[in-house]
Amino acid sequence: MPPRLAITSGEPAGVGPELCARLVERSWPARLVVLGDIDLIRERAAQAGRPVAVRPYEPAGRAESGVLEVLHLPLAVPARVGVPDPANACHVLGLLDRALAGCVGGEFAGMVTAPVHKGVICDAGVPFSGHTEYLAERTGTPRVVMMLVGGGLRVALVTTHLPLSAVPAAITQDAVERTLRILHGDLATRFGLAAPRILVAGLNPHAGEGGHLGREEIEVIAPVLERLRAEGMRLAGPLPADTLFVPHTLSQGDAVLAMYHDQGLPVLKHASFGGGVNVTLGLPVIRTSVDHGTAFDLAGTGRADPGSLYAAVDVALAMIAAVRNGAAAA
Ligand SMILES: NC(=O)C1=CN([C@@H]2O[C@H](COP(=O)(O)OP(=O)(O)OC[C@H]3O[C@@H](n4cnc5c(N)ncnc54)[C@H](O)[C@@H]3O)[C@@H](O)[C@H]2O)C=CC1
Ligand SMILES: NCC(=O)COP(=O)(O)O
Repeated sequence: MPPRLAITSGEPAGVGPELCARLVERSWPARLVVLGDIDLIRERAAQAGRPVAVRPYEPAGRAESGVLEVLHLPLAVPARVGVPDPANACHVLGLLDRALAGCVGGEFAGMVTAPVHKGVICDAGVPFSGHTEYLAERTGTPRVVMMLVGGGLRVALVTTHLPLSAVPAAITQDAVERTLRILHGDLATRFGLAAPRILVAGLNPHAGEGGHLGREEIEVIAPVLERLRAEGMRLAGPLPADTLFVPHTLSQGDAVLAMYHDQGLPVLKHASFGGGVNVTLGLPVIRTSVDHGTAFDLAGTGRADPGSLYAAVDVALAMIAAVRNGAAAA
């Protein structure tokens, strides 16, 4: 039975709806169900110069080649291209809630998210720092891990959407250890890597230069690595972040663990923009996402690249297959 995936169309003023419409341009070994306003998706596809046949999702129905299945969740107010409206924040969050409920209930094998605008949701009075944190909270998951995949790299983060000034205090032994356990576990169960090798970055320049440029490596990161190595995990580090990303070092790991957002993601996006994928590890459901934002400057023009959305679907399907293979082997 091909898996059924929920694809949330994201911020209605952005590029998400038209990129979702472009999923019909490829054939997939899966049934893809786009969650969004069916009229908006039809209109945006036409406006972007790629009109598409759309039909309402019927759970008992079957996928039809060249026809987009849309689980219709209406906008709260009409959406203007490139101009976000906080009044539609409840629509955007409703897409996530419906997809998540479908994943938890078994209707969907996983969810793929098109971009949302964090600021507009906050403007609506809902504190929101990202899908990652939102889905963790909605599923009661105390810790999840953001990992980006692309350009031949996998880069996971100990901290995500924090001001830089708050990062050092968030790099605790508990945070590093729990992140590594989730990363190691999900690389094994959801990426089919039985004994993953993880390259762990330091926090400070030159990984602290022996304590002369900061002590987090000595006092926080290294003791955790020692403990987990004793359990059999294959961990290298703490490594200076500037030289960690040279090809020779990268070739010795299956994934990198960076301490904060802008330590790891600029490298990955440079290597993969347009084809990168954001994965949330540690959730009870499979969730992948595009690596780009709402791109208001491109919305409605037809110039937005669907490559990252396609890659997000591919990665979700590979994760589903790895889980099924693991379950079959057990
Ligand atoms: N998965 C998600 O929901 C994500 C959401 N965001 C949110 O998006 C909003 C806007 O963020 P920005 O920093 O402006 O980043 P952005 O990714 O929206 O735009 C940055 C640049 O990349 C271009 N771009 C983005 N997507 C593209 C595509 N598919 N094809 C071709 N070019 C593309 C844009 O035109 C712009 O020049 C913010 O609220 C941010 O938090 C950002 C990243 C991921
Ligand atoms: N930098 C990644 C990003 O902003 C997307 O975060 P999320 O919405 O997937 O949590």
